[in-house]
Amino acid sequence: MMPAVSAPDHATREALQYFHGFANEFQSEALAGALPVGQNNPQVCPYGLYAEQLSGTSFTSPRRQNFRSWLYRIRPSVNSSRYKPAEGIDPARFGASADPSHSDVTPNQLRWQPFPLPERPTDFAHGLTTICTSGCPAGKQGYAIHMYAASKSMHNSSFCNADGDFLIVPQQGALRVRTEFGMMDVAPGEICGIQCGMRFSVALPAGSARGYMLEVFGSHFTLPDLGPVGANGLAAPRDFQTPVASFEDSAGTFTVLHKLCGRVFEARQDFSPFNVVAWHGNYAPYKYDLARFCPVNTVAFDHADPSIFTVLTCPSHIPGTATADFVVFPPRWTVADHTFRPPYYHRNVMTEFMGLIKGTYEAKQGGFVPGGASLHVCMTPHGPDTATFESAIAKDSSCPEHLPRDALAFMFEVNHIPRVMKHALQSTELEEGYQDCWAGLKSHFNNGQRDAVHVLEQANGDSH
Ligand SMILES: O=C(O)Cc1cc(O)ccc1O
Ligand SMILES: [Fe+2]
Repeated sequence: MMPAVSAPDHATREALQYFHGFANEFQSEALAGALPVGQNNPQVCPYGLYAEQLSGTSFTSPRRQNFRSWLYRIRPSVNSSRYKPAEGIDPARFGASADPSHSDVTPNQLRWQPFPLPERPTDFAHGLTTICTSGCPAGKQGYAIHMYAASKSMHNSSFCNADGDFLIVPQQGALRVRTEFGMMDVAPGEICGIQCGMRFSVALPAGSARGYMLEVFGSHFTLPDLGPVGANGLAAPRDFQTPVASFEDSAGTFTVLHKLCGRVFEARQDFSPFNVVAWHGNYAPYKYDLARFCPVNTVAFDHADPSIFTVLTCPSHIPGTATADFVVFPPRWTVADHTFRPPYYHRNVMTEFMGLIKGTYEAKQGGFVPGGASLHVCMTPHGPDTATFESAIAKDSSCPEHLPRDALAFMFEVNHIPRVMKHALQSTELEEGYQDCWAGLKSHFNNGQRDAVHVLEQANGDSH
């Protein structure tokens, strides 16, 4: 059945085409011959198009980290009214502005139940809510973690983030994402990267949508190095998909929303921002199906660190420390011998925001539900709830077990300590009794028995 949509132009359901590959040099023409040959800015471009460069790194970045694309468009992006603060977007809810009065720090374990879909018709851009943030977009360091909940398609409007890259993780309802580079269909179970400066618009083929969004300031997501794992495994570059050029030559009033230093501005223009007839370059949006992720894990004993499940990483200046990692917990076999198989208890230097796309998560038997979220900041203790612990120590650890195939959890693992938005701390979705999930973790310490083993070891001359 054709879903009801409000923007037929970018919400029709024809199968879209994509390039395959991560951060490749691509070139795409919606009209044959629209790309200049052998140069970027001829005196007059084919079809009378305007040439516009979009850079994602400084001009002089080393070649391997240098990202830019050339866009050939019907009218250049300069033609708009002057920007003013966007209407209907509350800086206390979205934007992660530097204003500390909107947020606070807390060492408490936090968990939210799913945020409801909006009661009033709300599009993606107006349905964004920031949960926590750290660092500073002006200083191009740090990140923000947002959620979105939308009930109508964006119509004649676009959003652009001058602060950094967005990684969108749909949880409910597919998105049709129109960008200056072309269109992508992104369903729950897939992710979508839209980098700094790229204008995009989101239509909702299912009529509503909800999900998570990680924003990194001043830096880009890349594939993690694989070290001794070898040349293959985890996310394969060829499974990333980038849209092909498609344009609309429409007149009318278009709103261009623009986020700068955490504040959202808007301007009007009398032509579609999605007027790019051809483009080439290595700075382009992408999507990826998380079902393609090929995990590696222990095959003997012990629980490996979750870094083995890194899909994309945004490196910081500190070697080996990411500003943010996107980590997925895919369906898989657990096979470790004489091992406590769920996540170990831990206090980590990195901060962990977790979300659930579907199903259940291995460390929690209840309370952590699809569309919900948890936040354990730097050094805040956490781990399996009491029920998970009790059942894990009683299991036969010589039997392989398959974690539920219809489950998908993920983590935004971040370095800077976040401030949590006050609205999120005060929301009814915040679970008051979250800590109770660890109530009843009683002492299993058996002093007498341990002493007996120790004495035996000593008698046998065992010195450890
Ligand atoms: O806290 C969590 O559930 C995430 C997590 C998973 C895991 O397998 C090991 C460590 C860790 O932080
Ligand atoms: Fe953790």
